[in-house]
Amino acid sequence: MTEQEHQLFIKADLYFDAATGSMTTTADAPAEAAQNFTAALQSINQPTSNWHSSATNQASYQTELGFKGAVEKAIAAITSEEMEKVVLSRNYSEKLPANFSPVAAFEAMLQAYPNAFVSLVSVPGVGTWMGVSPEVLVSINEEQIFKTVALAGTQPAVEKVGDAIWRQKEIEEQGMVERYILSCFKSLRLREYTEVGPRTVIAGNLMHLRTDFKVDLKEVDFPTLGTDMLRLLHPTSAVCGLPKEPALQFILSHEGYNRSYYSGYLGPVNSPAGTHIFVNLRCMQVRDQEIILYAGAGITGESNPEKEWQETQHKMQTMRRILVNFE
Ligand SMILES: C=C(O[C@H]1C=CC=C(C(=O)O)[C@@H]1O)C(=O)O
Repeated sequence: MTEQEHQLFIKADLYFDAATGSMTTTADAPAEAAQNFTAALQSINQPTSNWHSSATNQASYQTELGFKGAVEKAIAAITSEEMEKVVLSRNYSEKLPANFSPVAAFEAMLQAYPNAFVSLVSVPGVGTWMGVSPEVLVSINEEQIFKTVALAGTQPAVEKVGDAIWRQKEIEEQGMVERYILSCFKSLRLREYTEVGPRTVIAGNLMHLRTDFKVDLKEVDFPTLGTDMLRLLHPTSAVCGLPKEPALQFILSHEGYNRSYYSGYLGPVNSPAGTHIFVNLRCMQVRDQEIILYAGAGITGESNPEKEWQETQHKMQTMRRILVNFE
């Protein structure tokens, strides 16, 4: 992330619920906001040029050789006990399809990935990002149930999740994420939580191992739990590593490109449906002439550079499946 890519808080002066079709506006919302929004919703095939592009002209890229080289170095660092796990990522640029429409792509994402957090964010001077995240970072619903997950381990989806077989490497990788969440609860002296899993979950074309953690805030008096956990969890061991600090330093020195908003977090805060913050995974950046896809893979001592490369290819398929609609 560079200085231009700072944290953004977008005020919901216009709130539209697609399920019910209801729209609410704040008292200070510009008069024409609702009208413009409705018009934009209808012009589904608007060209991309109407969408915001990043102020940073030069995107940086990671090559196959660069990625695999970084994985080799990570395995060596893990073997010499400098850290237990690190998540290395890369990006890939594709030509923007001529007929690409962010709104049509958003609709295609909703259809294709009904269980994911589907997002389209376009901000002046910042750019346009789209994604289908499977990873809840922090969520508090209308019933005051706090949720977070330990998500890790990846393989192509099989027809029946019950048939999934996981290797020791993935089980350990996910166990590390789980242990980290438990250590966060411990540091907050929180003992009243439920933990279910790990279970196999489907995320588009992939499967992961996931443990769900819940805290009932009606029973536990902990008004700052959401903000405390956000501070402790980000960047999670599903996108950074363990221990956090050496993994982060390793990423900064060896990853070789700028993650920008990939692996950050996004989602509604204090909305009528609560707060639902997700990790920005399985995402892409829409630029004037190109689409940049992003994906990472958790590296442990058991990793193999070729397999980790393949894993990032599979993760990029999530967004590529949407892009083929425009080719
Ligand atoms: C870092 C990514 O996925 C994370 C989430 C689930 C499984 C992961 C894994 O198996 O490595 C990653 O930790 C990504 O999609 O770019």
